[in-house]
Amino acid sequence: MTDFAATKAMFDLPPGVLYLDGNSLGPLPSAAPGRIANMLSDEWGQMLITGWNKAGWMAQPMALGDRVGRLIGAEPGHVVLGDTLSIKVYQALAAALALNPDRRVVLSDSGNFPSDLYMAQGLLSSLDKGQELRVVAPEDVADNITDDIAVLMLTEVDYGTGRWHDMADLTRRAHAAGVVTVWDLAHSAGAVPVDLAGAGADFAVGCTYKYLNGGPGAPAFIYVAPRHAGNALPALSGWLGHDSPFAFEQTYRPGTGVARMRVGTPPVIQMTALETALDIWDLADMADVRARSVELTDLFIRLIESACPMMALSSPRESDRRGSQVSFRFADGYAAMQALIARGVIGDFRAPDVMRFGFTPLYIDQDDVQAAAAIIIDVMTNRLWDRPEYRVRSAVT
Ligand SMILES: Cc1ncc(COP(=O)(O)O)c(C=O)c1O
Ligand SMILES: Nc1c(O)cccc1C(=O)C[C@H](N)C(=O)O
Repeated sequence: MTDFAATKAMFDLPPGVLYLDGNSLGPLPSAAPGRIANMLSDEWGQMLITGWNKAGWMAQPMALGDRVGRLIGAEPGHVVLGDTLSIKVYQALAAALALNPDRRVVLSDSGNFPSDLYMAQGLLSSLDKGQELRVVAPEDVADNITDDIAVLMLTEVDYGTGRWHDMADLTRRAHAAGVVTVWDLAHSAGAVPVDLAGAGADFAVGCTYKYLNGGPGAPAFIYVAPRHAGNALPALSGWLGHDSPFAFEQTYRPGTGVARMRVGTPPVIQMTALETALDIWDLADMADVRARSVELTDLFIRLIESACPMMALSSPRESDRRGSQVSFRFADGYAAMQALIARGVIGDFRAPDVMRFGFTPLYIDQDDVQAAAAIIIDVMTNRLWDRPEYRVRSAVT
């Protein structure tokens, strides 16, 4: 049984803050500053370039990949870290398309994160083979898996609404129609149980700065199913994905398995931060995390809906169709969120009118949900958000 009081004590959260935005950026593991300071002085400072071997920096992307892999049901040795999620989306989609060269359509949904759609648009236009990105409503995906589709590219849990696709069912349908799948797990990894191997997923990607708590700019990850590992092409064929980077050959030869998806130098300081977060994840059982997440999100919905009729639930009400976030629509949602942040309840706002709250059992408990809901109810029922300073938009929301 996961000891959530113990995991909560392993994070540094500012006093007075109720943090409901770990679905966008996880908080600081208490061990991170010390571990990073040691890494800087003992490894970078003392070992200098020999740290790549002596401190194991070069092996970290695969080693940490396995630790992330445990949380997403990946086979050991089939996840590697590196780059940003947008880059990994590009690589996974390019590799998936190359496995289905006679088809022309990439199917996605309108709930996908824009960067995934942008990367697909950029990739398809550079390939210049008349390929098309077809975007349908999330609930219409299953009916649009037809035999002209090359790749089904979906974000498993919708960043805006928290709507949760059925990966096993859609993957089964995709394979029956000869379609290769790419799953973005940005809002799934550490949020919901994921079973990539069990679902038979082809490719998956995700980030480590949200529920996994690796810190701002933490590296992304990519999974390639074992059956594709020997023939998937990385598209971005950087030297660290080469079979023998230090042979400095003139011609690219892909490395073994998912290691070929590496591109360039890994972010070592950032991976050190991520290690401290994964130490906490090692104490957690994903089934316990899910059970607690459902309790927290159900409680939050009940409390808000009982007192705030002006806020319209835009997440699925049924917990088995929802990830670990709850979203409400409210026309003045931006100002309302600024007023909440000023009172220590940190969620976020997504245009045009979504107030989004993330629930992260490693450090959020029922008391936090009760306390946050009381503040939200006060702000909303007394219109405390209706002040000019709360309408001033920041660049990052
Ligand atoms: C589903 C999804 N895909 C892609 C991205 C883009 O990730 P990055 O900025 O790390 O490239 C994000 C978040 O920013 C996301 O939530
Ligand atoms: N990656 C982010 C960033 O660099 C700045 C601000 C926010 C983010 C995010 O991750 C946004 C996030 N993908 C979302 O679901 O909205």
